Amino acid sequence: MTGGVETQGSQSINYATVTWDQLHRDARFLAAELMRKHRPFRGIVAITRGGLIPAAILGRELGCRLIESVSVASYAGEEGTQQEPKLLKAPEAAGDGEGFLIVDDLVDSGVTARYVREILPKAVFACLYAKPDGRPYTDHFVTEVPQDTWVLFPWDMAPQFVAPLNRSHKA
Ligand SMILES: O=P(O)(O)OC[C@H]1O[C@H](OP(=O)(O)OP(=O)(O)O)[C@H](O)[C@@H]1O
Ligand SMILES: Nc1nc2[nH]cnc2c(=O)[nH]1
Ligand SMILES: [Mg+2]
Repeated sequence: MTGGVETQGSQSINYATVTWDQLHRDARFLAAELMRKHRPFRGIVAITRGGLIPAAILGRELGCRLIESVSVASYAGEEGTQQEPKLLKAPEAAGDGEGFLIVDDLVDSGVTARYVREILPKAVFACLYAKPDGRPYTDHFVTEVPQDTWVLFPWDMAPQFVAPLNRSHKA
């Protein structure tokens, strides 16, 4: 994970950049921990969309072919601040979650994780990255990220031309 700061006007935003390689390594690290600590899972529930690629990697490593999905949309409440999750697709194959692993890319406020855990109370929850507010809602994670940092996933980015230093500075 590589840190960075972007300045927009007077505001600066902290970023943590994750490459495909790093994401793959982190997912394999998570798989090893899950194998050590749990019996084989009956299936995986990916929280779409961010959990889909981590779930595919974990499914391969854990030998798990049954991949269910749950789709949750968070939208602003009437006050404009409160985020209320809305279920767009239920994880029907997972019952109450017994024997299942829920997978997401990260927990931030923890709202999504808490909501999905209520639907699947017996499942284990794992994600790659966790911010402090979300940590209590995940059983496993790989790397902690500061609350004020925005994680940029490989699917959020594209390689692009960057001007050499001697051409990007005006005298
Ligand atoms: O802990 P929280 O504050 O709920 O945030 C974490 C969630 O936010 C992101 O998903 P998002 O809702 O942006 O949708 P996406 O996965 O489809 O991109 C991320 O993939 C997690 O699912
Ligand atoms: N890509 C991305 N999505 C998020 N959703 C909630 N927090 C984050 C974050 O840090 N990065
Ligand atoms: Mg998501």
